[in-house]
Amino acid sequence: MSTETKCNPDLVRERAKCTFDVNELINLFYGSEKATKERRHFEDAVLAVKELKDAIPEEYLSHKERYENGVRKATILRDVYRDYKAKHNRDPPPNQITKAVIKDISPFLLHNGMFVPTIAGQGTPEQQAEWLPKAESMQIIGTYAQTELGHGSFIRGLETIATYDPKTEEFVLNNPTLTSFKWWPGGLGSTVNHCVVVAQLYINGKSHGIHPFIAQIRDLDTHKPLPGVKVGEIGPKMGFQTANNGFLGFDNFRIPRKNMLMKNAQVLKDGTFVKGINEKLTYGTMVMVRVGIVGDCSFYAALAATIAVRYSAVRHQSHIKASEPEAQILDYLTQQHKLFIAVASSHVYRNAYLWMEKMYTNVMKELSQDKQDNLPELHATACCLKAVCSRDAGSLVEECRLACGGHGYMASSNLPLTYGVTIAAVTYEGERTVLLLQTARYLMKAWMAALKGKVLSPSVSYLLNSLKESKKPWQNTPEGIVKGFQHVSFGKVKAAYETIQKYMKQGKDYEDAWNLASVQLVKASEAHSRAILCEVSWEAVCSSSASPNLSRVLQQLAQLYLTYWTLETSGDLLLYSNITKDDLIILRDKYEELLVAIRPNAVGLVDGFDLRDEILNSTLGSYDGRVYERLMEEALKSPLNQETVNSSFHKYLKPMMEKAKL
Ligand SMILES: CCCCCCCC/C=C\CCCCCCCCCCC/C=C/C(=O)SCCNC(=O)CCNC(=O)[C@H](O)C(C)(C)COP(=O)(O)OP(=O)(O)OC[C@H]1O[C@@H](n2cnc3c(N)ncnc32)[C@H](O)[C@@H]1OP(=O)(O)O
Ligand SMILES: Cc1cc2nc3c(=O)[nH]c(=O)nc-3n(C[C@H](O)[C@H](O)[C@H](O)COP(=O)(O)OP(=O)(O)OC[C@H]3O[C@@H](n4cnc5c(N)ncnc54)[C@H](O)[C@@H]3O)c2cc1C
Repeated sequence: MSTETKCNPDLVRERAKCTFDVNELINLFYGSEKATKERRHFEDAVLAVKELKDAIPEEYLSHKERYENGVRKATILRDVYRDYKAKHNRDPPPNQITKAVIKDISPFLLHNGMFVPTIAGQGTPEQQAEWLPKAESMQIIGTYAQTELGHGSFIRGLETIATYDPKTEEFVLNNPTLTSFKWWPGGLGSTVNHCVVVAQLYINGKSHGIHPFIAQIRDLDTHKPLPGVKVGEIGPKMGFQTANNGFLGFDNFRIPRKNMLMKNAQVLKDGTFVKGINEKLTYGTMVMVRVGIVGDCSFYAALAATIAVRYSAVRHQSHIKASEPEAQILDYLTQQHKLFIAVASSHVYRNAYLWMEKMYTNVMKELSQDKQDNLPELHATACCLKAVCSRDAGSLVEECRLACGGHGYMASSNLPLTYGVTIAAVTYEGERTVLLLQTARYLMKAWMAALKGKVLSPSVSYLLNSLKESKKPWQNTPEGIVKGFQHVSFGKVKAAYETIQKYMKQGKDYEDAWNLASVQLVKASEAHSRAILCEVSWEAVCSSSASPNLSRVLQQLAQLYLTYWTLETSGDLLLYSNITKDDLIILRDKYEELLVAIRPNAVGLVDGFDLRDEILNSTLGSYDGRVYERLMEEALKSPLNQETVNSSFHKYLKPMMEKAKL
C-alpha cells in the first residue's frame, strides 16, 4: 500500500478516527496473519512482473486486441503460479490478483474453474491420471461446454448427441440443429483445444440422459479446428470481453469410449449402460461453482464499496450547515445508507461462503462414502444463496457507482466494468429464477415433512420451530430479527404450499398448480435465503475471535444488515411475523443510529478489505485518494489527446463549416 505521506488529507483524518486495528480486521477477513502475509507476498510477486503492466488502458483496445492482450497476460500469470508452486511446493494462496492483471475475465477462467474440476470430480481414477496432469500443467487447455443456443437452464433438453458405436468403441458427437450448437463456454472462441462437452447419450437408439465427454477440438500444434468441428467466438457482450466465450458444433466427430467421464455412470465396451448411484452427481461441478460465486459476491461488493467509500471521503459538495465548509459527501446520511450496506453485505457473503464451503466439503466427503442424504440440502442451499447474493451484489455495485455521481460513470472508476462482471453471475451457472425454483422444490418437500412432524435438515429446521413459535411476541434484538426472517420464510413457504393445494383442489394437476404458484415459490426461496444469510452472519460475528474494539464494529455491521433488510421487507414482516408498527419505528431509529456509529470507521472498514490499488484499478478508489489527479492523468491517456487536432476536423468538420457559409 502507498504511504500516508502523499495521501489526501481527508483520508488521513478518516484513518486517524478509526476505532479498531485495521490489520486485525484484514487478518480476520482472510483467515489469519499468515494467510494475509502469504497473499500479499504472492500479489507482490505478480505485480513485480513488468510484462503484466498495460501500456494503455484496455478500454482503448479493439475487441481482438483486448483478447490477445488477455491471453498474453494469462500465460505470464500462469508462469508465476507455476513458479510459486515449484518454489513453495503448494498452490498460491487464494487471491484476486487476476483482477489486477487481466482487469476483466481471464480466457483461462473456465479451464481452471470448470474443466479441471470436472475431470477431478467426474472422472475415474484412470481418467484423472490421464487428463489431470496435462490439464494442470497447461499442456492442454479446456472449457466446460454445456449451454446451447436453444437450452441453458433446462439441461435435460440439451440437443448435442453422443451416439455409442460398439464396433469401433467410440462415441460419435453431433449437433443436428442450429439450436443444438454450444453457445457461451468461456475460452471456446479461440483459446481452448479441449472441452468437456455435455451431451445426450444414445446407445442402440435408446437415450440415457446427459453425460460429460472430453473432446479435443483443435490441433495442438496448429490450433486449427479438427475435421468435424465448427468453432468460433460469440462476439461482444455486456462484460466478460476477455473471457472469449464461444460456439461449437460437431459433425460426426468421433471420440474414444474412454473419453466419457465415467465416475458416475459407465458405458461398457459392448455398449452396456451402467447407471450411477444418482444421476444428479453429473451436475456436481455446477454445485461447486455456485458455492464459489457466493465468495465472488463478497469480493465484488468489497471492491465497489472500497472505491465508493474512499471517493465519498474525498469528495466535498454542498453544505450540511450553511455556516460550515462544503461537506464530505460521506457525511450525508443518504450516502451512508447507499454505501454501508455494501460493506456489511460483503462480510455477510464472506461468512455465508465459508459456511457453504464447510457444507460442500462435508457432503463431498459423505459422497465418497456413498452417502447421499445431505446432497439435496447442499444443492438447494447453493442454488438460493447463489441466486440471492449475485443479484444483491449486482445491485450494490450499481448503487456504489451511482453514489459516485458523474465520475462513477467513467470507465476509469472501474465501477461500470465491475457491474458488468458482477451482474453476469445472476445468469451464469444457473439463472436466478430457475435456481430459486429448485430451492422451492426442496422447501415444499421440507414443509410436507414438517407437517408430518418429521426431523428436518439443519438449514430448514427453523420451519418446525416457527410452526411451534408463531404466537411468541416480536423481539427487537438481532436474534429476534433472525427469528423474524425465519417466520417470514415459514409464512411464505406455507402460503406457497397452500396455493398449490388450492389450485389442485380446483382440478389443476401438480405441474400447472406449481406454475401458478411460482411467483410465491420464488419469493419463499428468497425469504429462506435471507433467513440463512441473517442467521449465519449473526452467528459468525457472535462467535468471532475479534478483539472488543473490532467485535463492536463487526456487530454493528451485522446489525446494519439485519436492520436494513427488516426495513426493506417490513411489509413481509408485518404479514408473517409479530412485528408491530412501533417495533418498526424503533428499528428505523436504530438503523439511523447504526449509520452514525459506523461513519467514523467507514474508511477503516474498507481498508480492512485490503484490496490494493492495482486490484481496485480505479481513479476514484485508490488508497491515497488522489482522485482528481488520477482522473486527469487517465483522461490524458485517451488516444484523442495524443494529437492536438484530430483528422476528422479536416475531413468533416471544416468542410461542414465552410459549406454552412455558402
Ligand atoms: C477442500 C475443498 C473445498 C471445496 C470448496 C468448494 C467451494 C468452491 C470454491 C471455489 C470454487 C470457485 C469456482 C469459481 C470458478 C469460477 C467459474 C465461473 C464460471 C463462470 C462461467 C459460467 C459457466 C456456466 O454457466 S456453466 C453452465 C451452467 N448451467 C447451469 O447452471 C444450468 C442450470 N440448470 C440446471 O442445473 C438443471 O437443468 C436444473 C437443476 C435447473 C434442473 O435439472 P433437472 O435435471 O431437470 O432436474 P429437476 O427435474 O428439476 O430435478 C430433479 C431432482 O434433481 C435434483 N437436482 C437438480 N440438480 C441437482 C444438483 N446439482 N445436485 C443434486 N440434486 C440436484 C432436484 O433438486 C430434484 O430433486 P427432487 O428431490 O426430485 O425435488
Ligand atoms: C457471462 C456468461 C458466461 C457463461 N459461461 C458459460 C460457460 O462457460 N459454459 C456454459 O456451458 N454456459 C455458460 N453460460 C451460459 C449460462 O449458464 C446460461 O446462460 C444460464 O444457465 C441461463 O440459461 P439460458 O441462457 O438458457 O436462460 P433461459 O433459461 O432461456 O432464461 C430466460 C428466461 O426464462 C426463464 N425461465 C427459463 N426456464 C424457466 C423455468 N423452468 N421456470 C421459470 N422461468 C424459466 C428465466 O427465469 C429467464 O427469465 C454463460 C452465460 C453468461 C451470461
